[in-house]
Amino acid sequence: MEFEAIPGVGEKTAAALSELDDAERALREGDVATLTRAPGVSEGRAAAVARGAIRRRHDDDGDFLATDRAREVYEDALGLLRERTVTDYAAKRIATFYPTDSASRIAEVREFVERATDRDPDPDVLDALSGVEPLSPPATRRVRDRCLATADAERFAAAEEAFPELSVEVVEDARGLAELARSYSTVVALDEQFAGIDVEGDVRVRPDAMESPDEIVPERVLAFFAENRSRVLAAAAVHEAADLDPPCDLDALRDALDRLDDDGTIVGDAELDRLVTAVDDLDATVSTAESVANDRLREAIRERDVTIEGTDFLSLVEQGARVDSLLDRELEDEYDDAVAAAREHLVDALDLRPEEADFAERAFPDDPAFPVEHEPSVISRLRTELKAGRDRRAARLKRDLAADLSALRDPVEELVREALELDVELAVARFAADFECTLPSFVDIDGADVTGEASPESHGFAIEGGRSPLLDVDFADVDPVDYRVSGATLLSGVNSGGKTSTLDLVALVVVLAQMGLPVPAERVELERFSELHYYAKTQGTLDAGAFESTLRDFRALADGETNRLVLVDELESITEPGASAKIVAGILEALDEQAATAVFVSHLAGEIREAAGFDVAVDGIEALGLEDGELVVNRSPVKDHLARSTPELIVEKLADDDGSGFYDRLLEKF
Ligand SMILES: Nc1ncnc2c1ncn2[C@@H]1O[C@H](COP(=O)(O)OP(=O)(O)OP(=O)(O)O)[C@@H](O)[C@H]1O
Repeated sequence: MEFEAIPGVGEKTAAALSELDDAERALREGDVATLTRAPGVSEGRAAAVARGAIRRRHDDDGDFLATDRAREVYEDALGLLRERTVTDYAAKRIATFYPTDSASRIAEVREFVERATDRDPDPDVLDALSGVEPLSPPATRRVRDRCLATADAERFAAAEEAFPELSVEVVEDARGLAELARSYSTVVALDEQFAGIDVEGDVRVRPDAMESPDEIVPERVLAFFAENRSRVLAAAAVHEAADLDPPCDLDALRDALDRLDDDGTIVGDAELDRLVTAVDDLDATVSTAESVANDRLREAIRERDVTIEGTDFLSLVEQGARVDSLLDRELEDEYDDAVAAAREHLVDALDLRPEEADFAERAFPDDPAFPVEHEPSVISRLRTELKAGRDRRAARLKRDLAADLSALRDPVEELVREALELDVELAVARFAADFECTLPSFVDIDGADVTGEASPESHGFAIEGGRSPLLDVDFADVDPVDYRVSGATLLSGVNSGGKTSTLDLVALVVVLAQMGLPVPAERVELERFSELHYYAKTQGTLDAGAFESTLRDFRALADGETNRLVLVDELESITEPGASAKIVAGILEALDEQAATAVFVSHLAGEIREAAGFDVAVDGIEALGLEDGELVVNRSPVKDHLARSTPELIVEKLADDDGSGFYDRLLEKF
């Protein structure tokens, strides 16, 4: 794949991506975690690259979010989803959803959403998910008892790359191999030419070594599973809790993992444990066996009266004669018992098998001596025997387990990936459930319908029962808002009536809809907008320079691009009211001419309407009245209605309460 063809991917990132084994799959599936493994690619960058790949696939220019405020709303939408993920992976993966005008991309995500919203966010599943993380490759550990050997320079380089755990040696001939076999327990010859060569030692000829790395270095797959054990087990638990069909037999997987220690060694094999313990305890046990024998013998000697013949006594005194002969004659049975006890201790304590028990026999010889001492050469041979048995068994078990785990390697990747994907799906499912969302219906401007549903609207948006999760009140206390706009419109309304909140709701609904996601409303129909331009309210009057640059921004809005959604909050605050009304009227005219959908919140709706050269629609968020000094508001803008301002409402209330006529006079001025 040509990585540089992905929007936003330069030479450096392309080189980093090409170091990944499965970059293409990761790009296709939006697998941000895998992309993050590319050298020097941060999480944010990985998400951007994944988005770039999606854009390329859908031929999407990626210009949908046209202003800072529009981008903020998108970030807020991501935040709502991210709060509902359990794993870091899903939190990152969420950023691959982005708003677009590409019908195929929207349709793709909507398919995902259909699947996601069928999922049940069971607390047990969420709990199990907390232990799932992307699988990580373990650090390379050197294996020193094995080496690879080849006579071919090219194969040498390939082997060094394929087997970083092993030394690769150059050999010319059988003699070279034999030399290596003296330094390494196992030599794996890579060249066919060595087949049939007779060399002493464990020399294997494996021209196929590169294709079966787990057979040559079983430590690799063992280390991989040891390192990732808890993630794999958590992913298995997720499959069970969520009732997903796993890609492998989970009991067999758990059995295999039970045979593996966290450091990649084999556990749970009684014979191996016996051999390991026997090697470790050999010296201590031999010394205890000697004590057992000597204690017995000492006891026996102490209890006996020994009669020594004169000649013996003489020879004892004169020549330092051996006591052995005395022992032999006087205490033969006791000596035999003591030595038997020593041998028995050795066999019992080390749990020696019959074939090894023979060493015990020889370790404590029958020739009487006091104190009883072991035969070092026999114990040394026993040690060699036990160690060899231990290593043979460990190697065989390693190979067997590595073979079992090697077959589970791909299924386990899938197991973990599916668990992580489930987290993304559950986040969307929970978002949809928490905010009572529905999937919106798209109506293309030419009447073609993205969703396949017929609709009466042909332009703009229509929201019914929209409730923004981003308001500063509890979601349960958010009043549903109905709002429908087609063309360029002014939105008037009392202070704090909810004008800004309405723009936010429209922006959020449109951003989510064009991400392909469900929206927090009972029903939404909308045109597939080409771009979202959302301008937040500026704080106070702008100085001349800032005012000029704002006007330049709006210049771009009149460049002829159709299908835009333009949301502008109180643009009049940028300069003095009289001038503002004229400027807004002019911008609205331009937008009207290019069939944009626009909502301009303004307190100067009346003035703007007068200044505009076309019949600009004015909607109003109406105060139903004042109650205990508090405004009672209908949050849904009323169509074609210039809402009364807050001052007007207050004057009206005063006029009602006061019969002097003063307030009536003021009221007439409105
Ligand atoms: N749909 C709603 N449900 C519940 N409360 C709402 C809703 N919309 C707005 N509010 C409340 O009203 C407050 C004021 O809303 P908002 O700032 O949108 O009003 P505004 O008309 O833009 O005010 P101003 O004219 O002062 O700019 C919000 O902070 C929120 O607490």
